[in-house]
Amino acid sequence: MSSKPVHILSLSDPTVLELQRALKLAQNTGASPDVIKSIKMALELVDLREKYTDSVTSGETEVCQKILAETYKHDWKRLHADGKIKVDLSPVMMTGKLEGQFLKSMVSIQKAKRVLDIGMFTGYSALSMAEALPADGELVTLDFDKYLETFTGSLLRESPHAKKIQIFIGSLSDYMKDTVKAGKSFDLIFMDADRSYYPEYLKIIFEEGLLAPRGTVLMDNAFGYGCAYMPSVEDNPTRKVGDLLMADPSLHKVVVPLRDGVVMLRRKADVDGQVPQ
Ligand SMILES: C[S@@+](CC[C@H](N)C(=O)[O-])C[C@H]1O[C@@H](n2cnc3c(N)ncnc32)[C@H](O)[C@@H]1O
Repeated sequence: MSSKPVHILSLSDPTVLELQRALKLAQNTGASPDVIKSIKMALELVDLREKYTDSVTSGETEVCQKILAETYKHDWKRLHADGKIKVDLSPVMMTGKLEGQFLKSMVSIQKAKRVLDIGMFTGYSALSMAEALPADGELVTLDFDKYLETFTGSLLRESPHAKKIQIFIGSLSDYMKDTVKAGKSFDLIFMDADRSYYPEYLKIIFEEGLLAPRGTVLMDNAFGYGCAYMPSVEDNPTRKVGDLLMADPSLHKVVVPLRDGVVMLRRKADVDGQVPQ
């Protein structure tokens, strides 16, 4: 057995889950061997695409690998049952290698000097982005769980990039409002926390100026594991955020179908090109 944790999100993609259900149905109802073979092939193609994506994508640093491994080893269920952590945290919440490398590229393309990471958990996204910052760059990572301050803090301190990282534990909206009041802003903001607060955060980011001029926002879980587009799912925070974005003509938006989807947001004026005179 491999000692590397499996960190593949498409295992919880509703399309994959439906294919797995179709396979069981086909096997239990005596479907033709060709039908069963075809469903198995569809599932294998998903697996092969994952493996191909992983093998071409650049590798993560040793400290990022350690964060992944330690997070999988930790007994989060017990900590939650004992009331030591506020929400039911799980290792699948980590961005992981593919998304981590994407975030790292985005920090570099943006030439960001100040980055905000909303939703720290065990620091995988925070460190991936900090690794691309210049030596005088700064990344602030936010969470509300006091337990994570010590656990994540000690993991992050193993990286030579730790000097660029500041951990803030407390109310996220208070932190954001206070930062705006202090006249500070961020070049890149990654949102990966409770989506029900995103409308409030987006207001502070775009209307109150937490995002620097020409800055970029990346928002994780655009698909909400299918909640964004499945007709059978009732109203939910993911869809509310999608509706809010669709109705806003001041923003340029792209849904990048990477893992559970990442929305890239920029001010529309920043992406509008000019016509030669
Ligand atoms: C999906 S995880 C973040 C994963 C992280 N970006 C990574 O790459 O590992 C979401 C985090 O947001 C935090 N969180 C959830 N709701 C929150 C809230 N209302 N205020 C602050 N933090 C919250 C949780 O404690 C959790 O650590």
